[in-house]
Amino acid sequence: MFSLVSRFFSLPLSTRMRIDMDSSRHFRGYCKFGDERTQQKQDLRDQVDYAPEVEPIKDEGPLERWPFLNLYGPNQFLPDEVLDGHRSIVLDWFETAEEISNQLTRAIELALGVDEGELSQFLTGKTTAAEASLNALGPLPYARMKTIRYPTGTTVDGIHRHDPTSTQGVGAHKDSGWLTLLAPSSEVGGLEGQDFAGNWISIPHVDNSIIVNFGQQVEHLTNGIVQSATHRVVSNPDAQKDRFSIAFFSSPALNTFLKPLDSERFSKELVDTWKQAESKRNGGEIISDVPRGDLYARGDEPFGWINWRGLVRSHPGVVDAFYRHLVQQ
Ligand SMILES: O=C(O)CCC(=O)C(=O)O
Ligand SMILES: [Fe+2]
Repeated sequence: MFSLVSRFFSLPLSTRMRIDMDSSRHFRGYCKFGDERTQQKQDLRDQVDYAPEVEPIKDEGPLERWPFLNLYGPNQFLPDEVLDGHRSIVLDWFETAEEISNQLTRAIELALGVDEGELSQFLTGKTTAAEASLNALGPLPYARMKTIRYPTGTTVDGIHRHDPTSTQGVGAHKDSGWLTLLAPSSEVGGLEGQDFAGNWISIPHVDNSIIVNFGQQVEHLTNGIVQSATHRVVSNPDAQKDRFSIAFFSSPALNTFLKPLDSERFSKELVDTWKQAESKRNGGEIISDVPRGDLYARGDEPFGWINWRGLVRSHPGVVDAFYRHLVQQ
């Protein structure tokens, strides 16, 4: 996988642009350097986005009522003659990561002491609390994955950094989905997490391991007893080598309505440990550069809207090409 990622980013920009995200109505493909922002500031990275390789939904009625159904569809891959194994290696990683995320979700259920399936129903989309017109389409599981490069140099692919002194690989954020499985390349550090006192800590690299982040929906459904990690990547323009990473983001299914679990039922042992830790913290408060509940799902709308709004905000080029009518509405 890492060989594939570095082979992709060493292709000429014009070849990478053959899978430009702006030509995918399903928000898949390559997003060139400097186009993305976090907290109103340019992120210094370029990346390829993937999601489940499925047939697009074609029924006009549901698509009009629920535009987020456009997130279903095919990925963009380069042909094997150009980038050998692109499709097969990525889809294989995606499938394995999905399986790991399911197993970790079961582990969280066990730790909380809730019934089997109480959390995983939101991933599979096989829940009873769904809207009838969405139910008719069946469960709509979803996930996303990115392969990312944090390049060195103040000019990348002929594109200048807005601020040559900036080190914002990706700005402080909490992932918006369920679990994130992150595999950074070994040579270059830069990933940092924020502890509950607000200090930034460098996350050390351990070979052949993955880093697991809890997304905001885990925090939401567990009433904050499982906290989503505030993190960022610091990218140094003077570094000797580009940094690469592979991030898989599991997500609640598009058709689900997320309602926090009843914390009265959580394991007493876990709640006691949490309370002890809280009392040791200054005033019990958690300090984070990201506002609490920033991207929590709402109980009165299907989760697909959360994914849709995030992608629409991040990728104006896709909106311009396919969804101008929706934005004008
Ligand atoms: O590249 C990394 O190590 C982290 C990426 C990340 O946090 C994200 O894309 O959400
Ligand atoms: Fe992240």
